[in-house]
Amino acid sequence: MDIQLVGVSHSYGKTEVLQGIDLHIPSGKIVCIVGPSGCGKSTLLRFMGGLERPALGEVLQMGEPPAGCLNPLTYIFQDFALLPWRTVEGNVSLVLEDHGIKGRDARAIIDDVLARTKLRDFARALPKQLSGGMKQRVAIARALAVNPAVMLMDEPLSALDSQTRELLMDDLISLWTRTPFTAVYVTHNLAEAVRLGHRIVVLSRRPGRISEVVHLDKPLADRRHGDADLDAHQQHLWGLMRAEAEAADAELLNV
Ligand SMILES: Nc1ncnc2c1ncn2[C@@H]1O[C@H](COP(=O)(O)OP(=O)(O)OP(=O)(O)O)[C@@H](O)[C@H]1O
Repeated sequence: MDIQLVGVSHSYGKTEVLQGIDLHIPSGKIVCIVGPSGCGKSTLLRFMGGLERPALGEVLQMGEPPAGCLNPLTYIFQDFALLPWRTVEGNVSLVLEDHGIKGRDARAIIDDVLARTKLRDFARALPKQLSGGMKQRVAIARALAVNPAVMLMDEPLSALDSQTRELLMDDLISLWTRTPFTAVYVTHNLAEAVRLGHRIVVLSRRPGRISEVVHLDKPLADRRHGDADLDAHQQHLWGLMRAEAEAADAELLNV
């Protein structure tokens, strides 16, 4: 299933947040959204997930969700959003219980997603026993359990230290390489965007408009930390964002 945004604009009261966004999220690709603080990245994600509707324009879902999809649009947040009193498998099974899936059917899905996220040995652990990186892997396992059409990821690695971020990026790349998924991935971190994005959408400062969409053809599995071509893309993105970020900071001083 693809998502298409057509002429999306939005204001909160007098604050104009997004302006004239036309954007295609193709099935099987990871689309990163970058831009200065407050430019409307999370708002755009909420529109795609149907949590809010834009004042102007349309968010279209095109095509069918994959077979066995329980929840077409599934979020992954920075703060993991796990239930602390439920084990790893208990957190994953919750989303299946919501859809009436129990017993052997639930077991098969839980085993599959815990194996894919390398959590099989931690199935009975509670969130408080896990590192931040493992907690986010549980959140990813929980998202995969509903076989979503599109994963909506809002700064999923921002709460983690830099080594853990690297490891989780490798995990996301190997997950995608084995079974391509569709994701919209909001991040402040340009290094993450060039490692994970097939397309990188650069938003201007508020009201967010699309300044450029960068296409990266290099296969995800061939991308490594420190690759010269990725560094060049990162420099290009920073060039686009720098003036906008400085202007956004200056505007904050005047609020
Ligand atoms: N529900 C709301 N009511 C009023 N204003 C809002 C609401 N949600 C967001 N905003 C404002 O809209 C603007 C865009 O917010 P949003 O969170 O989408 O930006 P962002 O690019 O994700 O920011 P950041 O990078 O800092 O996370 C901000 O000025 C924010 O204060």
